[in-house]
Amino acid sequence: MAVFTPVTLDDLSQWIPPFSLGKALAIRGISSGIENSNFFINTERGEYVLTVFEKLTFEQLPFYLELMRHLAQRGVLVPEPIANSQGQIINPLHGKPAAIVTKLAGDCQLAPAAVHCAEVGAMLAKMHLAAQDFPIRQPNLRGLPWWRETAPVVLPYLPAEGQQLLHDEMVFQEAFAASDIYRQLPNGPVHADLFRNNVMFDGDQLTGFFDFYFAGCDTWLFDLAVTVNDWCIDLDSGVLDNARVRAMLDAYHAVRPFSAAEQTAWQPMLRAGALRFWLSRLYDFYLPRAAEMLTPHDPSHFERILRQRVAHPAPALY
Ligand SMILES: Nc1ncnc2c1ncn2[C@@H]1O[C@H](COP(=O)(O)OP(=O)(O)O)[C@@H](O)[C@H]1O
Ligand SMILES: N[C@@H](CCOP(=O)(O)O)C(=O)O
Repeated sequence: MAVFTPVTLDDLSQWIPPFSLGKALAIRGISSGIENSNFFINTERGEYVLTVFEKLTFEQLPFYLELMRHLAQRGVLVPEPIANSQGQIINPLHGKPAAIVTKLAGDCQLAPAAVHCAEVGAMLAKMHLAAQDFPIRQPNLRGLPWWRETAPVVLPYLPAEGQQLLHDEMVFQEAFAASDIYRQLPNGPVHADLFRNNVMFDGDQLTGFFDFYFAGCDTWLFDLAVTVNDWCIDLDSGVLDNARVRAMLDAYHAVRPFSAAEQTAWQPMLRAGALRFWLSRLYDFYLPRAAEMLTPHDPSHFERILRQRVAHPAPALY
């Protein structure tokens, strides 16, 4: 898995001239993608990543790709889309939207230590600040309105104790979202899926965030909660590792200090971050889309994380 739309060196050679990247020298499919067809390409100017988008449309893509361009231009480490001679970054290839972005060096860090969590926390804060003046607005499409739609759809598939947890958490999150504290939380464009497999490291040095295709406008704290729930846990139990949590929070706070409202909202937000991925994993598990090409992620992982966050307070923000 998975190159869904094959692109040959000949195809690329004919398509690439308007990008001023010189001649195409080589193209290699990337097997680990699950949504799009991704390729490493070599040109006379260096190595890049070509993505042919399999589901996202020409209308939907500008939010994500323009956000990446906006962030890259402000020094946030993300792949930078390459424009053609007309300034366009989204162009048709084999009838589908496609884009070339810069290649991030290194690999994913799937067993992070505190030092990696600190790098992620600092870059996340930098990203939130840099995205503040991004002019395109799109809500987080996996936010509360989507939870409201999805919870009743997956509920019948759950055993009684799972149904109880999902019901109770939806009630809790509705009240949280309607609270004064929630209204005071700073918000803007967020990544919303900053898991270990969406960040590159060269040794201990972060080289970039990628896979922005769940990005949208939401609270900055939600983004941090999603990130902590993946980077700072023991993967088997979902239990937080306080050293990694502290490293990520302190590094974030040093760049963009937390507010008092965020401190109050932190525990409920960690639950919200767990609920969001429990729901999407339940949906993908019990209602796989026709011709779905991937093995669904295990929903019980996020049920465990949610139970952990309900039962045990996490370290305070600051
Ligand atoms: N800009 C980039 N720089 C370096 N590697 C990348 C870049 N974009 C994608 N990749 C590689 O391609 C793989 C698949 O990308 P991903 O965005 O996760 O695909 P999909 O959206 O299809 O799931 C990543 O795990 C990573 O190894
Ligand atoms: N991070 C999500 C799934 C989103 O897929 P991605 O591989 O594109 O990040 C999860 O773990 O449920």
